[in-house]
Amino acid sequence: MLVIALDNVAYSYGGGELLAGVTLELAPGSFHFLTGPSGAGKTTLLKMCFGELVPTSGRVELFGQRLPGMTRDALAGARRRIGLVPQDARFLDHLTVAENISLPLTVAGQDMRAQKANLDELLAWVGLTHRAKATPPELSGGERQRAALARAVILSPDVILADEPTGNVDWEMSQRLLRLLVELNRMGKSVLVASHDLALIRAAKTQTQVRVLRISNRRLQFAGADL
Ligand SMILES: Nc1ncnc2c1ncn2[C@@H]1O[C@H](COP(=O)(O)OP(=O)(O)OP(=O)(O)O)[C@@H](O)[C@H]1O
Repeated sequence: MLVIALDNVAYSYGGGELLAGVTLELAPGSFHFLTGPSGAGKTTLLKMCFGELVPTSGRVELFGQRLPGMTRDALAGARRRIGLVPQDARFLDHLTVAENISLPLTVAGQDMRAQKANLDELLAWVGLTHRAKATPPELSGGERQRAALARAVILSPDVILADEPTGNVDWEMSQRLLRLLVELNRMGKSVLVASHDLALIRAAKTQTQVRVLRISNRRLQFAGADL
């Protein structure tokens, strides 16, 4: 079964059509990059994959369930299986980094002891153990991105949708983030990364099997092997 499927989807914010005839099939364990010029609709497409935006026409299925038509509970359940790393991740500045990352666990009702075990492991994995008690405004750009990734995966989702996860960080940090995404993919998770960083995509290709999609003239197509 596909984890996320878009079939002949179009999207318009009210002006002209932004996306048209978009078909996307994310299989379990797949790794896709989504590229295209600024304003092409990458964020919009990711939001449709998260069920946050409903297409103007066409069909979206999350874990085999058609949207719209899903109950509010079913949509919430599907979203719990999707880890979203937004372009400009927001945090609650009055909470610590650790508290921000574990917030999804608190909301899901997990008790504190179980939370701590999960959290410690995750903080170490993203290299933020020493920043656990800092507040978000004290973090560097790369630390924020890693905190956002940690928060997105704390409920152990089946899919990771990451919107420009390496924007505003240096090459070394972007490589570190890429390694984390590749690791998640090796754990069997489907990964979809929107990025216009072609060097990053090339680096990813040397580490794992990735498919590169490009939005061009409103359409989604596979990018050529030259990329
Ligand atoms: N809520 C909105 N209302 C109206 N127009 C919007 C809205 N959100 C995005 N747009 C417009 O839709 C177009 C696509 O935006 P989107 O953020 O999906 O592109 P993108 O490919 O992710 O761009 P970037 O690479 O710059 O982040 C842009 O022209 C944007 O201004």
